[in-house]
Amino acid sequence: MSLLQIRDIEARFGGVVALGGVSLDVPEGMIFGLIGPNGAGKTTLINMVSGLIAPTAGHIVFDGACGPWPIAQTVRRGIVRTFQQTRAFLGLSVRENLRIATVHSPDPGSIDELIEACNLGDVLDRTARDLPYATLRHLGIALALALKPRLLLLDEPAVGLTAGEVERLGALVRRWNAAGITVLLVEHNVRFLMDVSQRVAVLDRGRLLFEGTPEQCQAEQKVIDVYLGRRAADADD
Ligand SMILES: Nc1ncnc2c1ncn2[C@@H]1O[C@H](COP(=O)(O)OP(=O)(O)OP(=O)(O)O)[C@@H](O)[C@H]1O
Repeated sequence: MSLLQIRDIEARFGGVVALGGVSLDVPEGMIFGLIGPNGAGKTTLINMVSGLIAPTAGHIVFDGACGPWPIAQTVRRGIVRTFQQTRAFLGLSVRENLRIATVHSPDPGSIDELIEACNLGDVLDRTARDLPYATLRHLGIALALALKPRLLLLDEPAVGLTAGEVERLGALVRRWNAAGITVLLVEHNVRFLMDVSQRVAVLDRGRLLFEGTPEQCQAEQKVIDVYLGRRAADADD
């Protein structure tokens, strides 16, 4: 059985149907990529899996238990997310941020592990607001890892990073995954996503358009038509 099973979830905001009955399975131990054009419903899906908003229909099964649950319960079950804007105490140092995060951790002795997992050893005494952008993003992910996720939801972690920083992020994502964390990754950086993911799902206008391996996805004409072709054209401009 998959670690995460999303069944027929629907999200309506007034007249807007952000998700119109989406089902997906994320097997344990996988890095699973989710792509699609702007407004396809990717963030809404992450918001639902993480308990930030409730689906208007459908359900979420995690580790055999049937949700959805409110956010605190979701975290307790092992589903933790990051945000597009890093959420950290900007006036505090990296060390203080990690200390606060680990107070809420099921394993409070884990600061050294987080420093190592997110390459934060050289910046421990720096104030979060003074960190280079990429390092601040690493801190945001370290704060999520402090909650000991079984499933980590990454919402556009590569936005604003240079090519070298994206490469280093890829190595970190693989390292967390090798340590046993299942990852659901939403990302517009297609090269990065295809490189780290073992399976990819494509959403378009609130519906599942395609699911398969990165190779199958990149060869699929309907995915090229609605998304990959446009991304490539934008990159050429
Ligand atoms: N709180 C809300 N109220 C009204 N409409 C919303 C709300 N949240 C999302 N939507 C709408 O739902 C649709 C899906 O939005 P969502 O942010 O999930 O897309 P996305 O695939 O994450 O897009 P992007 O790649 O631009 O981040 C959009 O039409 C959006 O305007």
